[in-house]
Amino acid sequence: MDEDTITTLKILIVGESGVGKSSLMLRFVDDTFDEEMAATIGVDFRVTTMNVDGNHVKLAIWDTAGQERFRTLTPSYYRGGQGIICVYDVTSRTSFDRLEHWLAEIDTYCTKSDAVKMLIGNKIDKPNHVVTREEGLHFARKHRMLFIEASAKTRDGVQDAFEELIEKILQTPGLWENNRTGFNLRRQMDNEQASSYCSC
Ligand SMILES: Nc1nc2c(ncn2[C@@H]2O[C@H](COP(=O)(O)OP(=O)(O)OP(=O)(O)O)[C@@H](O)[C@H]2O)c(=O)[nH]1
Repeated sequence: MDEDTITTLKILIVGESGVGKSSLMLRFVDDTFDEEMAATIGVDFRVTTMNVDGNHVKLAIWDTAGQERFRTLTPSYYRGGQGIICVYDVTSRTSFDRLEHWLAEIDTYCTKSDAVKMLIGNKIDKPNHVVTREEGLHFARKHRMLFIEASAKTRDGVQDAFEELIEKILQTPGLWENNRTGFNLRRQMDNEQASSYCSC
């Protein structure tokens, strides 16, 4: 780890298929957007760094598949995760209704009880919102989550979402201070990749 990198954080993105999880990650990491993004199979993974108050924080962002049939190794996605981003699509009531399911999965598999959770209502650039901002906010408050509306397409809210999440994690020292030497990302990925791809 670089000398001025204070920690490596594992961030997970979960939510229904098609809500824009991969798009949010790619907008944040590469500042790109693809109108025809392919569905994620298993898990996709990016590493980036962020500057927080003059300190470098390395982020390992795990973008998980929304489709059940592509979620082969659910427990290992969550292992050691310090931040969890739960995404719904503001134009899809179903994606909002399924949030309870995602929270139940987080509760079951997350190994850090004080992991910071953030709710993102994505695709606010689209017309015909069926989930209001107030509903999103209410859900987030009820479940002690940070909340932001965003658009991976227009960039709205994306940087702010990641910054707020990372700041909150860093304000919870028990979550990351034992992690100063970082976990062995390469070894963990090699283990996951050995069996995370669908052979059908
Ligand atoms: N208009 C608009 N479209 C978006 C936005 N974010 C994602 N999309 C589109 O929505 C579709 C699905 O996006 P993905 O990022 O693949 O969704 P996902 O949640 O990763 O889907 P899975 O990999 O199946 O879990 C793609 O066609 C994207 O271009 C957004 O903010 N606005």
